[in-house]
Amino acid sequence: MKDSKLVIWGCGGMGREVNHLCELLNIEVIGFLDERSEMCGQLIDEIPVLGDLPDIIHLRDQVKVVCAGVGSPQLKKRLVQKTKDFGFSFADSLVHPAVQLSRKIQMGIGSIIGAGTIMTINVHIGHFVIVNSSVTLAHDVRIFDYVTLSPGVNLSGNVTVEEGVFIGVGSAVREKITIGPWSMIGGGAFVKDQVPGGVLYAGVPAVFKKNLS
Ligand SMILES: CC(=O)SCCNC(=O)CCNC(=O)[C@H](O)C(C)(C)COP(=O)(O)OP(=O)(O)OC[C@H]1O[C@@H](n2cnc3c(N)ncnc32)[C@H](O)[C@@H]1OP(=O)(O)O
Repeated sequence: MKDSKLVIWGCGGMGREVNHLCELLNIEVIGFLDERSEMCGQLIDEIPVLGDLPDIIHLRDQVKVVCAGVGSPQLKKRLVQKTKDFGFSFADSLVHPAVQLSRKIQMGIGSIIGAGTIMTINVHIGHFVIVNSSVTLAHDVRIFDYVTLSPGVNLSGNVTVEEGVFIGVGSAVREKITIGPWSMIGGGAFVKDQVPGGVLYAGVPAVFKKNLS
């Protein structure tokens, strides 16, 4: 299925940005997927909303699916499972041409790397990760599956971001910090302490705000 056409889960801001990235990369997108039946048939940025996976089952062997067209880590994970269950293939990771990558980067499938992002040495990116625009990932950063990093996030050396974490716009994390699975960091935070799983931390310095369940 080399040179497959793509369909993108989600036709909101993130999905539309992924479509724009595909245009830059000269990859053909034939439609958006959206579970809301009222969206089916609409044109968004001149691309049709094709509906849900059962609506395009006849295209299963002709298209690959981008699941990171939605920003919510929880929703991404659910859509990945659904895409697998329906027997579709996943799109490769998409990297904006204006990204600086060292040779020592490992990246899983289905991730999106936005414009102006800089990744230095020995950075690991998992599957279905979103690294939005103008993010910096310093040496030895590890990002697990389904993570979403919003625009302008800065991660210092040896930071680990575990599965399903969301980090809000413009946040910074100091070196050697681990952010536990499915936690959320509010926009504009400075994270100086270890963050456990399943919590919201926010502010400067970032402090515990609430449990997420
Ligand atoms: C291209 C794009 O557009 S990408 C999109 C990028 N978007 C973002 O980065 C959005 C970031 N979002 C935020 O920061 C939001 O505030 C969220 C998601 C963290 C809010 O989450 P919610 O679950 O609604 O939190 P809620 O509103 O209940 O706030 C809980 C507490 O945290 C505080 N809080 C929430 N966000 C922040 C923040 N960013 N900084 C400081 N404090 C915050 C609230 O004031 C509240 O404090 P209190 O209990 O003392 O009153």
